[in-house]
Amino acid sequence: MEQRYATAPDQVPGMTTEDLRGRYLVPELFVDDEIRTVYTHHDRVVLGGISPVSAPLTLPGYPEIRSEQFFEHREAGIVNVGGTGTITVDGTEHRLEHGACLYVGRGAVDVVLASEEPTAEAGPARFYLFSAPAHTAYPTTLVPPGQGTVRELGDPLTSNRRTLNQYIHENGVRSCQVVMGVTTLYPGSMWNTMPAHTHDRRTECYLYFDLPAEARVIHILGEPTETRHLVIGNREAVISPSWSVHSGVGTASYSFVWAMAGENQAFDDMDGFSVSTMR
Ligand SMILES: O=C(O)C(=O)C[C@H](O)C(=O)CO
Ligand SMILES: [Zn+2]
Repeated sequence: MEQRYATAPDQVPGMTTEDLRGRYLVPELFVDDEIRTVYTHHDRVVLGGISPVSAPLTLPGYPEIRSEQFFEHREAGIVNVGGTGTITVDGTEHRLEHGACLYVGRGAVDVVLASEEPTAEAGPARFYLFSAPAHTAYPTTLVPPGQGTVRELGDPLTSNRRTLNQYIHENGVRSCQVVMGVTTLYPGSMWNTMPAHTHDRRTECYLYFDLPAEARVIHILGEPTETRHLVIGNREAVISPSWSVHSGVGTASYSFVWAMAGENQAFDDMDGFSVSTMR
């Protein structure tokens, strides 16, 4: 499990492109027949990419989280950003199509992830995991793609028309900390999360997916008055500390998994600011 230590906003102005990418970008999460994990000390979130191809993969415990089973004192949301697959939690199989989300509660012991026969179009399953410490056990629950609480946002005239699906949240599938969903841009709309915001109470991570291979998202980070950018490819994740803007514009339309953990779960508890004040 890769370790990423927490950073403060005053470190950002002195960082090179390489420093910024090393701290906040999570590339190469999905490698055939591997489980890759990254532990960010921002709100103690673990990000994972689980890519079963030739055989199912069992999520192990890790010394870095001091537990024999991954879910001993943690919970997670898992979104499938690849072809259809299954996640079997303590003997119960859940089938996840592209874009579906499974909440796995604290106390799950045996978690096995597998791909169905991959199609040429969708390829094998690619499971993206976002996990945070959990104080109690909520039931493991599947949300099919496009379900949950749906919000239509933005306008084609400002190139930010998008559908936001809240999967794990206060008024939906319950959790201790994790708030998670998927946002999909309409064709021709490229901007996500604009007007932008921060939320000092929570760390948020985005995983961009369904982005054409040659396309990129220019993702804005840093404090609103001292921003920098990362150029992000398909199925790459970005860590946004609580003080950081998280917004981006694509060179093509795309979807992204957004997920948060921290002090509260109030989705609308955001600190907004006018774009004209950004630097
Ligand atoms: O399209 C959006 O706007 C989002 O998806 C915003 C994220 O959900 C977010 O940043 C929540 O805090
Ligand atoms: Zn946010």
